Amino acid sequence: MRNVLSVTSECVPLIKTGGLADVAGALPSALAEHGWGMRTLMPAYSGLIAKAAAKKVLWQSDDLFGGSARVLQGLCGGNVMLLLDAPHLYERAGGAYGNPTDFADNPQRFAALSYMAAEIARGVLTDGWRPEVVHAHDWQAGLTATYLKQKNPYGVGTVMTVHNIAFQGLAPAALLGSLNLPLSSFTPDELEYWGQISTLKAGLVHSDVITTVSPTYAAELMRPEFGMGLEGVLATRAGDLSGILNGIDMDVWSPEADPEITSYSAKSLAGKKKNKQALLADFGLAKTDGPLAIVVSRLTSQKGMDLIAGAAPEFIANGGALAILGSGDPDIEDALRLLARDFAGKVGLRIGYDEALSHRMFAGGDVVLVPSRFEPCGLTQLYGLRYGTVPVVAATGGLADSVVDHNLAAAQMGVSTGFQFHPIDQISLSHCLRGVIAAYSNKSGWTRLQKRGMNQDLGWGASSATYAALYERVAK
Ligand SMILES: Nc1ncnc2c1ncn2[C@@H]1O[C@H](COP(=O)(O)OP(=O)(O)O[C@H]2O[C@H](CO)[C@@H](O)[C@H](O)[C@H]2O)[C@@H](O)[C@H]1O
Repeated sequence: MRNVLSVTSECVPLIKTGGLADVAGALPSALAEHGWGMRTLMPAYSGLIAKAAAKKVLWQSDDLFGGSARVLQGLCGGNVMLLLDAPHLYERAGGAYGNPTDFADNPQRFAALSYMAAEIARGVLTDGWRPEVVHAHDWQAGLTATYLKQKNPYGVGTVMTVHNIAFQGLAPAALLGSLNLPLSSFTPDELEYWGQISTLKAGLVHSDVITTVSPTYAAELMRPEFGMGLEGVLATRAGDLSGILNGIDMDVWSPEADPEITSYSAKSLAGKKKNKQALLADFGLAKTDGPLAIVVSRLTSQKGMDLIAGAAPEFIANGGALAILGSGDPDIEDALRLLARDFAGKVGLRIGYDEALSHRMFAGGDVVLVPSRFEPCGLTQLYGLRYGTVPVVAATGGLADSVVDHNLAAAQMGVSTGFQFHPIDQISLSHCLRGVIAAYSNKSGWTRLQKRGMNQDLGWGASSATYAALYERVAK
C-alpha cells in the first residue's frame, strides 16, 4: 500500500454538516482498492475522541497555535482517523464551525489543522507513518500546501479539492504572523485576496494539482459567473485543474439494505409505494395520485430554494405534493412556512437536520428537486437516482453531469434518467415540472425512467481510479 493523508474538517460518521463529510468518509475504502492506504486527519471536536475510540497517541506538543495538542489514532466507519486533539481550539459547544455564528478564531483553528497535516508529511508521527501525497479539502485545509512548501524534506505531493468555492477562508491580514505565514507570501500571486488572507486561494496557488467534484464545474470555475473572484487564479492553473465526479456510498445509500425503510429494488418497486404512504403520513399530507416531490437541502439561494415557493402552487394544482426538509436562510424558511400553511395537506415542511428522515424521504418520494444556482457536484440527485426518486435538476455543475434529461431524443433512445432545466429561474422550473406531471401519468414510462437511474453505477469505482492516477502523478 502507498500512503496518502486526507485533510478535512468533517467526515461521516463522526460529524457532518454537508456533502464534504460524505465524500471524505467514502474515499478511503474506495482508494484502498487502487493500492492507496488513506488516513484522515480532522479536528477532535467535542466528543469525537470517544466516538472514534481514538486512544493511540502518535504525536504531542505543548504548543500548537497557543495550546497543547496531540494526534490520536482511531478507527471509525472502517477508516483510520487521525484526530487532532487541541482543546483550546476544538473542545467547545457549537459544532464544527460555530453555531449560530462562526467562531471568531476559525482562521487559527483550521490553520492549525493544515499545519499539522504538513507536519505529518514531514514525518512527525511516532509510528513512522508518513504520506507520499496530502489531499486537502476546501478552505479549512487550504494552507496545507503553503506550510508544506516552507519545508518538505520528503517531497510530498499535494492535491487540493474544491467542494464549494463560495467559502474562501478569509482572515484579516493582521493574523499573518500568528498563523505562521511569512509577510512575503501576502501578495496577489500567493494568498492575498482583496486585502485579506484567503486560505482557499493559498491552496489553489500552492498545491501541485487542483480538483473539483465534477467536470462541468471545473470548466465553470474559470468563468466570472462561478469563480467568485478566484476565476483568474484558476484559469492560470487550468492545466492542473480537473473535475472528478463524486460517487456515493452504495452500502449506506441502498434501497435494498437501508434500515430506515421498507426495502425495495429495481426489480421490485412494490416497497417504494409503502415508503411513499409512510412519508405522506409522516408529513401530514393527503393521499395523492400525483407525484410527491421531496427537497433535502440547505435552504439557501445557492441551492435555488427561493424558487420552490413560486413554482409550488401550479405543481400542486396539477396533482403534485411536496415534502421539504432543511434549514438555512430565515427568509426562505419563512416563505416555505407560509407555503406549508397555505397548502396544508399538500406541502409538508420540517425545519432542521435529520439524517434518518432524509433516507425515508429518498425512499418515499417520486421526484427530488435540486434547483441549485451552482452545484459543484451535488449528492442528493445521486441518492435520488439510487432510490428511484427521479431527479429534477438545474442544468449546472455536477447536476448537468449526472442526470440525463428526459428530452424527446433521450426519451426515444431510452437513456433519460431525470429532468434538467435552464435557465435557472422559476419560469423554467415551472415549465420543467409540467413535463414531470405529464411523464408521471405514463406509468410504464415512469417506471422505466426510475429503473434506469436505479441500475446506474453511482459508486466510487471510476472516480477513485482517477484520484489514484492523480496521486501517482504528484507523488515524487
Ligand atoms: N436538513 C437535512 N437533513 C439531513 N440531511 C441533509 C439536510 N440538508 C442536507 N443534507 C445532506 O447533506 C448533504 C449535502 O450535500 P450536497 O452535495 O448536496 O451539498 P453541499 O453544498 O453540502 O456540498 C458541497 O460538497 C459536496 C461534496 O463534494 C458537493 O457535492 C456539493 O456540490 C458542494 O456544494 C447530502 O448528503 C444531503 O442529503
